[in-house]
Amino acid sequence: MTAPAIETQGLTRRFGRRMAVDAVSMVVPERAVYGFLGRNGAGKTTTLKMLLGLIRPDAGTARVGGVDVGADRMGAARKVGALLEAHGFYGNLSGRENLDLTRTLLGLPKSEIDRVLEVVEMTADAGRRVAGYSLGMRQRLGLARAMLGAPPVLILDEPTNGLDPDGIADMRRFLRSLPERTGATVLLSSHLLGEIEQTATHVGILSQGRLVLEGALARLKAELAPEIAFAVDDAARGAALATARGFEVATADAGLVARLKPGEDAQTAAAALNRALVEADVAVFSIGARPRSLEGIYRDVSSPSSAAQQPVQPQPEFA
Ligand SMILES: Nc1ncnc2c1ncn2[C@@H]1O[C@H](COP(=O)(O)OP(=O)(O)OP(=O)(O)O)[C@@H](O)[C@H]1O
Repeated sequence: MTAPAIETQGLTRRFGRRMAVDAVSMVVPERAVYGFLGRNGAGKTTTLKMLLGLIRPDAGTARVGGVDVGADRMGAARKVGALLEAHGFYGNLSGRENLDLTRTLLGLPKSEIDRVLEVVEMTADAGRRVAGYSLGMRQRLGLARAMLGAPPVLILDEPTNGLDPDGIADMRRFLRSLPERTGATVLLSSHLLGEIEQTATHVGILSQGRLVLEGALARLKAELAPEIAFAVDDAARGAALATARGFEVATADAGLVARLKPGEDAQTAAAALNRALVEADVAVFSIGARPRSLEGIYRDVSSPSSAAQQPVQPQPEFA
């Protein structure tokens, strides 16, 4: 097995008394598009900055492209291209001239500029002044700059921020195809679940500085066991009965929700639980099976109140 593109262990950073990143151990496999999800303020940017060696962790380690960021900051920086919020382009220079500044700094051949412009499909506009670029074009130019020198890892902070729907769709398509086209691994942060669901192969969810869920998206989805909602007259007693039968149960105003184990047959489970409830004199008004969505899980694990007692465990294994 090859080394992960990015791996952190116990990565931690405080700002004063605020714990911004709390013992994060994440694994981004090679050639993944890893969606780093979390609400505003969850600690995504701080984590990315530590991966890039822009700020130091208080504790823990990070490896990028196999290089320890703390021990060899410059070596790690050579493995990664980044797109952070501020682009810092010169508006009065063309896209090509802006790229040339970075190319010179990195000591790369001129041909690199044509290569990255082609990857982001900006060749035709490269001679125009950046001041006249749309936000989407600036984002693409930012990506092109991140790709100069063909680093094996790309770190992109909210790459669709501020784009219009067409721009967002373009960017998603582009990011999805990147590992295949360039061999790169992509780590992208977002606070939008839909975005990650449509783009990423892997996902890591950060809540209040903690990594509360991680895994291959296809596997996480396959493992999302369905739930059965029962409307009953006595939710507390119904829940106790269901718990005694080994179900993971939540109570709601109108009844209870039993979560099935992966692979368990929903109809058989619903029938068995219904029989048990009725035999115990709990009136059942309705039964409804419903699939669990990634959105539901995201809500469960990323809401501040549930972060401490969320029922879904982190899943460190990858498909
Ligand atoms: N330089 C700083 N000084 C003090 N507090 C900071 C600093 N940078 C970040 N924080 C705090 O650390 C926490 C995590 O911030 P961070 O920017 O990493 O979150 P985020 O998930 O990237 O959110 P957003 O999507 O809003 O950028 C927040 O509470 C933020 O206020």
